[in-house]
Amino acid sequence: MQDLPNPPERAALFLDFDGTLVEIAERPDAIIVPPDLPELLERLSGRLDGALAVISGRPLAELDHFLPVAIAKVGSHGAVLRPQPQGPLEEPALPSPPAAWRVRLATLVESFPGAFIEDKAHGFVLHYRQSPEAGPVARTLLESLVAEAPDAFALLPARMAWEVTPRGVSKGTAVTSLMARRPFAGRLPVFVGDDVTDEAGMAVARAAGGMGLRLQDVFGTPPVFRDWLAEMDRHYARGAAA
Ligand SMILES: O=P(O)(O)OC[C@H]1O[C@H](O[C@H]2O[C@H](CO)[C@@H](O)[C@H](O)[C@H]2O)[C@H](O)[C@@H](O)[C@@H]1O
Repeated sequence: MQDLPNPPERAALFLDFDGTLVEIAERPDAIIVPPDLPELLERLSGRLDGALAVISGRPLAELDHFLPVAIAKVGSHGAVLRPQPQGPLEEPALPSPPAAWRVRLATLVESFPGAFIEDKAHGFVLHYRQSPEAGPVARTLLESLVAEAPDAFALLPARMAWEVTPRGVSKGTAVTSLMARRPFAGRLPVFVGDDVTDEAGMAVARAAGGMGLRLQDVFGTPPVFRDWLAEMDRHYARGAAA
């Protein structure tokens, strides 16, 4: 692991959720959110004048459920943005995969107890954490389906999951969109994530002169990362008091 970076001054923080802020669990609904995490994020957001956003593959409603605090949030890998905590949703026009694709996947899933489909507004996820043998079979099917409309959809590898998403949005496009406006503009973007789907966000942050930090390389585990955020909160508080 690398040394932990110093909390940057005038940062804009972009934080992945699953596997970064919270530990991975057996099922999406089984995660444990530390009781003090939502308030820590809200406090830190305040210290950064609002320049903190959680950017997740999860639907925005789930982020609101797990993190019921007034911070900027982006859901569904950049397909739904709420840049201001109390502001309107921004949803770029995106296609949804043909219904027949999901039917084909549902038929496959019947042969793999423990595997299940998670539906999203513009796609779906095949989770195989509890049925690892479903992974390669589902990949073959989903690759063939996405190949029918390669300009419209992509197949994303996630942690023990395959996700069909519309092309044109990503965590990278979300960072670009937020960095173009207040309160993010003019700050140093810092993106922290653990997954392949986070790499687009990290790349945009690095290209803008900021940091793209892979959790496993820099912090090791979500608890260490959360401690770093808490230290950043104390650091900014000391600065405000000085
Ligand atoms: O972008 P993220 O915030 O990292 O979200 C990525 C996906 O996370 C969820 O699935 C993953 O986490 C689950 C809970 O730990 C785990 O059971 C699953 O195996 C992981 O793939 C979520 O269900 C997806 O919708 C997100 O896209």
